[in-house]
Amino acid sequence: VVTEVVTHKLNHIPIFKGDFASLSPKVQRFVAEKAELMNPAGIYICDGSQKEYDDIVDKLVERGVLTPLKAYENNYLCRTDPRDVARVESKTWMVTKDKYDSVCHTPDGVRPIMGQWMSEEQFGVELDSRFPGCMAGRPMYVVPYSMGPIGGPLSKNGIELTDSPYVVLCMRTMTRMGTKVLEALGDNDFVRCIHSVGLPRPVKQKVINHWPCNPEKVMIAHRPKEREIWSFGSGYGGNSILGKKCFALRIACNIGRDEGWLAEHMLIMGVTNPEGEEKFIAAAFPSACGKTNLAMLTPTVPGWKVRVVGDDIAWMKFGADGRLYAINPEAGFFGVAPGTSHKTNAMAMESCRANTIFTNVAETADGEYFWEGLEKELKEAKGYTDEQLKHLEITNWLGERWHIGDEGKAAHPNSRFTAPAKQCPNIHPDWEAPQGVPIDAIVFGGRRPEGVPLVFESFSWEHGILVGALVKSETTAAAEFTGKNVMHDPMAMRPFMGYNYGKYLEHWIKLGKAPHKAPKIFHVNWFRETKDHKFLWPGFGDNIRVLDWILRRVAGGEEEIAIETAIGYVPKRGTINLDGLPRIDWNDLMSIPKDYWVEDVDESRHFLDTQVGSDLPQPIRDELDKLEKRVHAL
Ligand SMILES: O=C(O)CSc1cccnc1C(=O)O
Ligand SMILES: [Mn+2]
Repeated sequence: VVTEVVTHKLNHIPIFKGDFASLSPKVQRFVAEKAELMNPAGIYICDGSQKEYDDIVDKLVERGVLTPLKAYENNYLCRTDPRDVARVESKTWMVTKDKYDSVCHTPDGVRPIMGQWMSEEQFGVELDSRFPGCMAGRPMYVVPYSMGPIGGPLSKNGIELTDSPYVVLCMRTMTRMGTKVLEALGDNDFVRCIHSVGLPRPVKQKVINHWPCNPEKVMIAHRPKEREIWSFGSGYGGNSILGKKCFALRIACNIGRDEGWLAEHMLIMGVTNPEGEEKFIAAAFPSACGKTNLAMLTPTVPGWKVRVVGDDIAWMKFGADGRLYAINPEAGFFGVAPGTSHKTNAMAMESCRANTIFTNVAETADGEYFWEGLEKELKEAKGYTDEQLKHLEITNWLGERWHIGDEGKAAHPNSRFTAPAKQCPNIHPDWEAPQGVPIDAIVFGGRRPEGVPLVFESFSWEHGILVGALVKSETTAAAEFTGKNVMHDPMAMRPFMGYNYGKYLEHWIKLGKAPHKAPKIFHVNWFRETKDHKFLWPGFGDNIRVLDWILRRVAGGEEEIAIETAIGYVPKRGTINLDGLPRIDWNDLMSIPKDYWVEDVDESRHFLDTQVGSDLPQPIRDELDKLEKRVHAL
């Protein structure tokens, strides 16, 4: 009966590629229902092959969507509509029956910063005003994908329907995509992802850069209970490559709560000491705080080795042995281009030598990618003089002629490379181990120009959860203003929270209880500054010195390398290897100023009271009270 009903719904929509009848009944019904709703020109069932990727690339080059970067093999440049260049948090919604399943009970007048709730009724109205007929004249690509190694015990399957071939290409790089996923899926359930650029044909408006989008009607809605994502109007990044932020964080953290595991905005890295002992770290930093750089770190201290498992998302579950195991659910890197160079992240650069799509970066006359931070590297590679460098012909992200030193940016600040993870020279051999790697330490961090020491260790799992909940980045306001601008980003999940944050903290508390062996939780701050705004710590490859201390604390038996303070255990002077570094002002780097911390704890209490409110679990409130007492006694 299913085949008959389903076939009936498809009778006017041709299959451009693939065998519809070979799809499982659940998949057939999903495809047929959405095709009926969105009325595409035809259905293209992706197989995930290299030939398919190449065919789509060739078509997009022909259409002018992609430009080959002729200095490399199989590297392409894509320029978007300048109105469609980043995640759109204001248009990102969690749709649940009960508002407080999605957001916390914040006091009246306080705008929640962790997620936005939309009622099911409102979602129905918004859906009806967008999706009917939205794919007219475009193919609907059926993208079956696995987050995590196909068939792995921690992996989950999704199917994205999209009218954007650019998204198909990116999903093939960022996930395991194609026929093998359908085979592993069978007739089981999957996360349903529907994406449209929101511009049915015939198009009535000018399309910029061959990048169809509908900025005025962007909506990225999640129905966590139904494991469904509806994205409309944007073709870019986290809005459209739905396996990433929408599935692997917002939907997955709901699945993790229901099934007893964690979906986190964390890197995963393996750190091997000179004695050959390897430990794994999962770390969460707010966006643009150097997660990718840390995950792919090139240590400056001889004998140390770092290998990356993932640079952005970790799915973590306690195993039968009580240890916490993590997989990187993604198969690629969607990294920020500006600021990435062989100096700051050689491994990322090497990952992008081929098979990579660069979005909104600049291009040199020689067909090379270019972005802010590559000036020195380009000059050295070409043997240019400063004068020659200044006259180098560059096309900026807007497609305009541009020269180094000109007004404006070469590359958009959120321009990205989409590169296969397997191309990273220091990818970990176990990066695709289905059961994951054992996590020995969880590290939180933020951009804290004052008052916060280089590293500290929490006293307990609950204290560590408070440390994570209080992750923030501060920007010291320009000289003429007093005070500072504090941006909270609890566990670095603020833009990606999939449900009530208080309930999320409860879930963390519960998972840390015996017989689970909760890893130690640390906080690092690479960004502390002197009074005249110079960094006190070199960072980058020298951060291995801090990881060394962290791993010695994890190994235990060296209690004398730490001293107990009001905020946690901090390194005793001389227990962090500073050999070879220019003079480090240890006191400034490690001090815990009372006045700063009294104010900071006060501000943190205000944040938790207003943003989590009555949903804040008592054990975390207790930790805050204890912290407050300790800093007042400083
Ligand atoms: O603007 C976008 O859609 C990309 S945001 C992003 C991409 C890769 C990794 N992390 C992020 C983020 O904002 O955390
Ligand atoms: Mn991220």
